[in-house]
Amino acid sequence: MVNVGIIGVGLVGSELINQLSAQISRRSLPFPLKIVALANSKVQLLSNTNYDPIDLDGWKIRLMSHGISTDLSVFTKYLAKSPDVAVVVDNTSNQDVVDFYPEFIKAGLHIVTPNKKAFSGELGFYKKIVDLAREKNVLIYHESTVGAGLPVINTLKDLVGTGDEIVKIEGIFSGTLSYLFNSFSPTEETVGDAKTFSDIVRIAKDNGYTEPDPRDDLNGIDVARKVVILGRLAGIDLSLDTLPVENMVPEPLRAVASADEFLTKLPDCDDHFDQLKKAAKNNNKVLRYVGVVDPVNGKSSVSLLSLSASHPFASLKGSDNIIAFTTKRFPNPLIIQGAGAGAAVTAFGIFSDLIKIAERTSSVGR
Ligand SMILES: NC(=O)C1=CN([C@@H]2O[C@H](COP(=O)(O)OP(=O)(O)OC[C@H]3O[C@@H](n4cnc5c(N)ncnc54)[C@H](OP(=O)(O)O)[C@@H]3O)[C@@H](O)[C@H]2O)C=CC1
Ligand SMILES: N[C@@H](CC=O)C(=O)O
Ligand code: NA
Repeated sequence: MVNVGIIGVGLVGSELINQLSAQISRRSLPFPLKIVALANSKVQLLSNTNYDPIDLDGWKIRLMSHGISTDLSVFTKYLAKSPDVAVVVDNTSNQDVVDFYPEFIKAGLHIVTPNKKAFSGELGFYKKIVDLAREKNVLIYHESTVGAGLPVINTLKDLVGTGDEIVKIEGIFSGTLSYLFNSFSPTEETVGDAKTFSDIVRIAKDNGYTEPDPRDDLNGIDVARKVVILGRLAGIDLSLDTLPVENMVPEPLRAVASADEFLTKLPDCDDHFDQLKKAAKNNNKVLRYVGVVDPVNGKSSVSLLSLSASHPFASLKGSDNIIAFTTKRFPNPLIIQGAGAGAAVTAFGIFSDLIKIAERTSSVGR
């Protein structure tokens, strides 16, 4: 049995609870898991000392009405006393929660997360948690940090772990930016179908692809984080401070206070994006936002490129990601492609990480 404590029950966290709950009620879980703790930024709900599962019918109301103030020390101590394997799932994008990872690890709690900050933030912190986890025999799985549930991290770890040499990893790593440019700058445009850039950003937000503030997608930082994560797993010490990143948030909107104000003012900048699109179109090209991990030449980067319609990255659909691994064993790249954003596929990646932990700890216990 694995006891799960979930921190962050927003878009992705709620979907994870729905997916877990559905599999539990169908009795279809390949390994037994139960949720024994829930938290958002204000309140947390811990089960009893028997670690009985929290009743997932009406969990939102129960969290709000029976929850106590969120305190990650209390949350950690509770899970650490669990007689079974315990996992913390961090479904936030919050740095304070990330700063707590060393405490989770020291308490013997495994970690699963779609939160990119621990793996793309300060290099010293990243190395510290990797070393600490190794020392304490704790598993940290974060498949959904790149390409949502697509098996990107797992594939890269397997390539590196079996001694393959990474020559280059390149791709479209943002569901939001994939959707924006596939829609705004398509390979074939039907007259009358064209939408403004700002309209498309709103649709991406409504579809749950964007970060809580879409500027965190448009400024390239979200893709940069993914490039840093993959680079570090491939053995190069990339850092957000030094990676060249093209920021697409128009200059006048970088400092506006809120995401709502940004979305209200974005239509003023539609002309700017129209110009970029026209320039590409005049050369028979389309716009695509591409991330590159380049361990061989040291030229990793994140930028908006004009690509010909025949380029494999030009013909993606919807919010799909594409990730191409060129390695010594795969000189013709190994390609992973599919939906790379949205609550369902992100929660799928988290859920599958939880199952891996349940599987890998099932015979050894804690
Ligand atoms: N959407 C997608 O397609 C993808 C998302 N991700 C990642 O998934 C994560 C979650 O995204 P999403 O669900 O959209 O985010 P939301 O903003 O919808 O939810 C965030 C949740 O975290 C809680 N939270 C924030 N700070 C704290 C804190 N200090 N302590 C406890 N709880 C806290 C919030 O609580 P409250 O409501 O009280 O503020 C809320 O429940 C992010 O890291 C995102 O980058 C990764 C891949 C794809
Ligand atoms: N906002 C991100 C969500 C996943 O990481 C994206 O659009 O890819
Ligand atoms: Na993934």
